[in-house]
Amino acid sequence: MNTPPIPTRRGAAAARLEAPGLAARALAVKAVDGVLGQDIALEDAFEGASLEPRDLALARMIAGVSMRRYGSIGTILDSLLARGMPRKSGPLEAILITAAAQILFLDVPDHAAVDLAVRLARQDDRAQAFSGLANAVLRKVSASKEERLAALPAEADTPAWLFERWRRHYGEATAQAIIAVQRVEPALDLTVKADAAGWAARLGGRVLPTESLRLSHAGPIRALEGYEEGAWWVQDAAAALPARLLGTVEGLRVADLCAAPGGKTAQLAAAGARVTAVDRSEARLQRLTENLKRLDLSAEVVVSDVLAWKAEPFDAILLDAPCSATGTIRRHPDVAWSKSAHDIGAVADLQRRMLSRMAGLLKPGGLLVYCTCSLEAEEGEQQIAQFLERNDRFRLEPVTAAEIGGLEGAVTPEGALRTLPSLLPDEDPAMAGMDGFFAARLRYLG
Ligand SMILES: C[S@@+](CC[C@H](N)C(=O)[O-])C[C@H]1O[C@@H](n2cnc3c(N)ncnc32)[C@H](O)[C@@H]1O
Repeated sequence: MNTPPIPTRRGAAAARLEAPGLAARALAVKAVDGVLGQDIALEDAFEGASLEPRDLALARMIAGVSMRRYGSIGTILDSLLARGMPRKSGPLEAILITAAAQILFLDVPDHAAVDLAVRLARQDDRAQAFSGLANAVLRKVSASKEERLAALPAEADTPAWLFERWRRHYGEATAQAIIAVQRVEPALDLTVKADAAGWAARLGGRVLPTESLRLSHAGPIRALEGYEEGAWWVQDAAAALPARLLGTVEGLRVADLCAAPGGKTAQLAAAGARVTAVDRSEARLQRLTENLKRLDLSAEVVVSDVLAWKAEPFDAILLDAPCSATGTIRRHPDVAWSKSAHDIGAVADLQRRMLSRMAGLLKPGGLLVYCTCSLEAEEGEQQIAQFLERNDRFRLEPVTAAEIGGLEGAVTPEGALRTLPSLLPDEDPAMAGMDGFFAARLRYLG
């Protein structure tokens, strides 16, 4: 792939001399091109980039909105490219998408977005032949943006196969509410070690009924008060619920399976459990270790495949199984465009195999909390119903709304936890919502 290089500090400085904001656009193009062409998660595309903080923030914002509104942007570009996206044009598609994102959705002068996109096209061997086309198309986007946006349906930013699944499973109104939330950049959620109200006052946030702290317009995380001293960690309000379903864990030996980067390990360790955190990714466990160090918490860290791992039985297990992650689309909009229906079957099979090993790792009478950050029933409700059919030595221990801050809408008739992006509504859309999680609490009868 002949994409613009990730700018280094020197490169960034040189690019700024050339044209202000070019380095940020180049990085946004690289990130979007990585998602679309190389299956690289958007978040990972920013690793190793050393732009000035302002440029980095701008690059993230452009790439983020490009993926959040990818369906709308793609439809508009398609209508203007009479012969479709030119083949063998390198990063042209990502250049057009990121520029159109700025024109349509960001407070950036249109002429700057067009000019910088044309410059980036000219700098690339394969895209340069299409710099004139880029200029013409983006000018048309700018000239007719209001009408073009108004003509798009509400579902434009959700892949049809996913929307159809949610409509079938949750009904039209809930599916529409889910996609409405996903179109808005979410607030930052933190889990605090102690004194949520005090930290809310200091950081200018709000304590949610589920005890997470929510901040709008937070800026760079490392610059926030309390980061260095390890007073809190970033964790979506819904992601903070499954670990709590284990109840009082003080002094218990708890296995956190599929643990990295460690949000739930931190919760369990902070609650006094003796935690063994297992993950097969050494790199992700490195992040877990760094996170725990900052938080002054400890856990035994094991690099292993859960499907092969053996250990003395635990008092309790949290299995945060790998999943399609469709519940996290509001925070990771690229997930919507990098998954297919096939992926759901594949991860559901992996989850089934992981669940089948839990009896060998749990003491009789111990609790297992199984969770996924997916909206798909195959990875949640159906997975557990089928597991209980096959395993009469496990019994569902129903979740109550009182355990999760009174969030009645998040408890299923069977007694599992099911959060949806449309829960926790708020007058301010940027302060609304939570990730889509499923969790079930099971007692092992031995
Ligand atoms: C949803 S993430 C876990 C998030 C984590 N529990 C937290 O709260 O921060 C899923 C994790 O599963 C890990 N994983 C995937 N397949 C695995 C396997 N077979 N054995 C162990 N870990 C696995 C991935 O490396 C990834 O870190």
